[in-house]
Amino acid sequence: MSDETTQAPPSAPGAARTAAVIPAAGRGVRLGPGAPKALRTLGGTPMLIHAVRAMANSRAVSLVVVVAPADGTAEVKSLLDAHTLPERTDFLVVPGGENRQDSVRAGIDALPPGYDTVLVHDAARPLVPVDTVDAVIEAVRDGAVAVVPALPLADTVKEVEPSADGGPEPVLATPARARLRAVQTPQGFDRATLVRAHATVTENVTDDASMVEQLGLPVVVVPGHEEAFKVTRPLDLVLAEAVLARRRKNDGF
Ligand SMILES: Nc1ccn([C@@H]2O[C@H](COP(=O)(O)OP(=O)(O)OP(=O)(O)O)[C@@H](O)[C@H]2O)c(=O)n1
Ligand SMILES: C[C@](O)(CO)[C@H](O)COP(=O)(O)O
Repeated sequence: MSDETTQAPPSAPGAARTAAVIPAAGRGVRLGPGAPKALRTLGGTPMLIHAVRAMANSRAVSLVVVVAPADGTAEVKSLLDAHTLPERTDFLVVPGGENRQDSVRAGIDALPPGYDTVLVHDAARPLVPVDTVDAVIEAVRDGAVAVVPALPLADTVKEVEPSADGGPEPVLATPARARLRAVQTPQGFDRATLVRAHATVTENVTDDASMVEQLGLPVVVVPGHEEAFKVTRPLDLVLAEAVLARRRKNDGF
C-alpha cells in the first residue's frame, strides 16, 4: 500500500473530529453483471478498499463507516481485516438500504457522538486524492455547513424532454456552461446539518448536498479532481486501472 499521508493536522484531543461514511451497497448495474461494484477489484484490490484508504489517508479522518450490501456485511468486515489500513482510524460496517439515500442514512445513524464533521464518499470513487479530501474537511472546519468538490464541464449540456421510447428528444434549454459544475465526493458536512437534511428530505435525490440546499442552507464548491471520477460504466474501469498503474509506477511499485 502506498503510504500516502497529508499535511492536514489530526484533530486535537477533545476537538471536533471527522468521520467518513462510505455508501458501498450498490449493485453496479451499469457496470454489468458481476459482484456488487464496491467489491470488484482495481489493480487486484477491491474498489471499496481503495475508497476506504482514500478517506483514512487523511490524518483528519479518525472513523470510517462502511455501508455494505445488506447481504455482505460479513464479507466487508473480512475484507477490512485482510487489508492494511491506517492504525489511527476506527472502522464500522453497517448494512445498506434500497437506494443511496437509505444507505447514507444508515451510515449516519451509526455514527457515535463526538464527530462533528462528516464526509460522505462514494465507494465508486476509489481514486480521489487525499488533497481533495483535506480541502473539503478544511472548508467545513472553516465554517461551511456543506461542501462539495466539483469540476467545470468539458461538454455543452442540454436540458431535454426525456423520450420514453428512445426516439429524438426535444431540446428545452442550453444552460450557460460557465455556471455549471460536475459534482464529486467526498461531500463534507456539519454533522447536525446532514442529520437534519436526511431527516427532512424524503424525495429521492442523487446527492447529499442537494438535501441541504432543500433546507435553504448554503452549499459551497471547492475544486474537485479529475481522478475523483465515479466508476459507473465499463470504460471507467479501464481508466481507473490506467490511473492506478501510473500511480504505482510513480511510487516505484
Ligand atoms: N442502495 C445503494 C445504492 C448505491 N449505493 C452507493 O452509492 C454510491 C454511488 O452510486 P452508484 O455509482 O450509482 O452505484 P450503484 O448504485 O452501485 O450503480 P448502478 O446505478 O449502476 O447500479 C456507490 O458507492 C454505491 O455503492 C449504496 O450504498 N446503496
Ligand atoms: C453523489 C454523486 O457521486 C455526485 O456526483 C452522484 O450524484 C451519485 O449518483 P449515482 O447515480 O447514485 O451514482
